[in-house]
Amino acid sequence: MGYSLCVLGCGTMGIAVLSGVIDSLDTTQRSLTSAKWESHTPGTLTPTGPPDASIPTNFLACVSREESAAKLRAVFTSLGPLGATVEVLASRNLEAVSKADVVLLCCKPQLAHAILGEEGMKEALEGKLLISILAGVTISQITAWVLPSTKVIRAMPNTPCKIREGMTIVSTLPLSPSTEVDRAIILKIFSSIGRCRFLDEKHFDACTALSGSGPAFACIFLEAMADGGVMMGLPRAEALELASQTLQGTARMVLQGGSHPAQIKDAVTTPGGCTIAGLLAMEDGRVRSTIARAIQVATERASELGQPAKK
Ligand SMILES: NC(=O)C1=CN([C@@H]2O[C@H](COP(=O)(O)OP(=O)(O)OC[C@H]3O[C@@H](n4cnc5c(N)ncnc54)[C@H](OP(=O)(O)O)[C@@H]3O)[C@@H](O)[C@H]2O)C=CC1
Ligand SMILES: O=C(O)[C@@H]1CCC=N1
Repeated sequence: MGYSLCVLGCGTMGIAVLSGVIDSLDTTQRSLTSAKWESHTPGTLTPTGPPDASIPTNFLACVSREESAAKLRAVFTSLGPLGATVEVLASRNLEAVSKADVVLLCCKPQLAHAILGEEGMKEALEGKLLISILAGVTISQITAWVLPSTKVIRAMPNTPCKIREGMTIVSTLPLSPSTEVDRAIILKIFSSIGRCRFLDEKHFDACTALSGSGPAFACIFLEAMADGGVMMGLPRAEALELASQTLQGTARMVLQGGSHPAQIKDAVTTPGGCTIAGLLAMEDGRVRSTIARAIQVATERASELGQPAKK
């Protein structure tokens, strides 16, 4: 039998992670047809083959408002049979956490203290794995809000998790009797929705800025490239396609081909050609330091997010 996964605060990121996980399980289910999964009642899939304890089989999603819950039900139902099994609850955090084995904390950083401080929540979380994706809220802060038996881990995913192209950093796991089980659960969740890497918690603010906020920064570059194409007469849709596929292809050359970005740049740059003309224009605009400083400033801001607001 698998386990119950509860997303506490299921907004943009909760949806991205949960829909990616459900999509990955659905793919497994499709590829194994009825060997591993069997449909008992419409919309309910139950594992029947050899049990894998690291696979989530029940899903709970918590929000505060009924209006958000209704939208969420529509989102998950549209994902197909497994999506339809997500139990969406509004203002019933305690009930959901009590039913769960693993809790993914995805609320706003400023709300974590109040949500975890609800009467009975500490007990509901006793002995469970609590994975926080909150920017700027440290493990020691969260640990102080729960019982010692609750295992607190940090993860920093990003929105491409939704299409299983995410990048997630997970804080190095402390040694405990359940370390290997916890590692398997964490890897099953985040490796199924993209790349996953363990790093010391001291790097989390930088990771938050680089890969957590990164999709927003990448989109500025992407939009600007497309705008340039439109300026030169390309239709908007084609300009966007050219820019997106070019960025994706180049990133894949680095990730899969192992090329250094400078090598790829140099290979494109014909002496006296148009690429060097464009590159010099970018350097005139201090594009490298502007982008690097954006990561620096975002890192500094991330470190403030878990702190109480200044009066
Ligand atoms: N957005 C991103 O790309 C990334 C975000 N993060 C982190 O993820 C977290 C969430 O960000 P994001 O998804 O953008 O935020 P959203 O505002 O989209 O989602 C927050 C969710 O929390 C719910 N919520 C609010 N109050 C409660 C409550 N009392 N109990 C239960 N649920 C509640 C909201 O529901 P309702 O609508 O009903 O109020 C909403 O669904 C943040 O901590 C952020 O730092 C990390 C990596 C990337
Ligand atoms: O902007 C934010 O604070 C969150 C954290 C990383 C991405 N979004």
